[in-house]
Amino acid sequence: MSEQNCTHDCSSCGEACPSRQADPKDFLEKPHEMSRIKKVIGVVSGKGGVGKSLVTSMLAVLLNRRGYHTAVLDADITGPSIPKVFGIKERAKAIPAGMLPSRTKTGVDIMSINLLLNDETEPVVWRGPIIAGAVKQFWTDVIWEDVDYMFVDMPPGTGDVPLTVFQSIPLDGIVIVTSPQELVGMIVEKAVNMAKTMNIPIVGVVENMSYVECPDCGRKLFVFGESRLDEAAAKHGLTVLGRLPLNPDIAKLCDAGDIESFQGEWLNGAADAIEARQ
Ligand SMILES: Nc1ncnc2c1ncn2[C@@H]1O[C@H](COP(=O)(O)OP(=O)(O)OP(=O)(O)O)[C@@H](O)[C@H]1O
Repeated sequence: MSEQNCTHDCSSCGEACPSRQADPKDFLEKPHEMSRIKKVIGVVSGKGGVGKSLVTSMLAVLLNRRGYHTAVLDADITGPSIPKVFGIKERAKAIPAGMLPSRTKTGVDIMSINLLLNDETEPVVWRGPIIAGAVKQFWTDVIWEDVDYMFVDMPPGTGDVPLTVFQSIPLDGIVIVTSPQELVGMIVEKAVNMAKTMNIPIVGVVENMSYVECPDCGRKLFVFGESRLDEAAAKHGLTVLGRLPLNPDIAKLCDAGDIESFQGEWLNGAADAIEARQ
């Protein structure tokens, strides 16, 4: 087809013309040949520190409690907190065929840059392409055995690194994590646009640090003001999957590396929605 007659619908045309748009799926990497992974859910946030790793960990724990073999691929290379909240200290192992994830007390498989560094306090000061390369290797070089649900703790934001991760790993859905201090409308919109570009369905949104519950009377205090999440979710037709309180017991469990012991029903709706996806 000559450029003059171009319909700009590359899906029905095989020409390698200059205006041809790359299909985002063209960049997908193949997992290790010994890996078996059924579903991959990405957990994203607009910025760091909103509790993305916490939500990722809790979802992996909840689905694991429901009898599924779950895994966490920690793609947050510059702020890797997954091994810490699960209390994993020992290094990841390598065999001739590839790398093996570490297994937590209750059987969740984990791979994180912190399991490869000699000193976990060593900062990772790599540039974007190296970071994205490391994440790709967690997908291509790690042997993920019989995983029902893999949760990918994505690098925060919607910049170059998360975009590359989006393009390399075939995500079946994403969960967006927000907090009431953020410009929620903008964050949700950015994540929605990124997911649309990549053609990945959004499972829904989780709000972290939504409220504080008074330990005496149980009243919910909205310390950051009333949430604007419902409005933003409705605008984009998204489901609000759950709200997590700012809770000192949760913080203690994270610090003690014992997130697998958490009790609370806050994310059951999110786990239901993930389990219900075909
Ligand atoms: N709802 C909560 N209640 C109590 N503490 C919380 C809550 N959410 C997060 N925290 C605390 O904040 C810490 C940081 O959260 P987390 O690592 O999940 O954020 P993040 O968005 O993944 O950050 P980063 O992008 O920097 O990795 C947790 O280890 C935990 O101690």
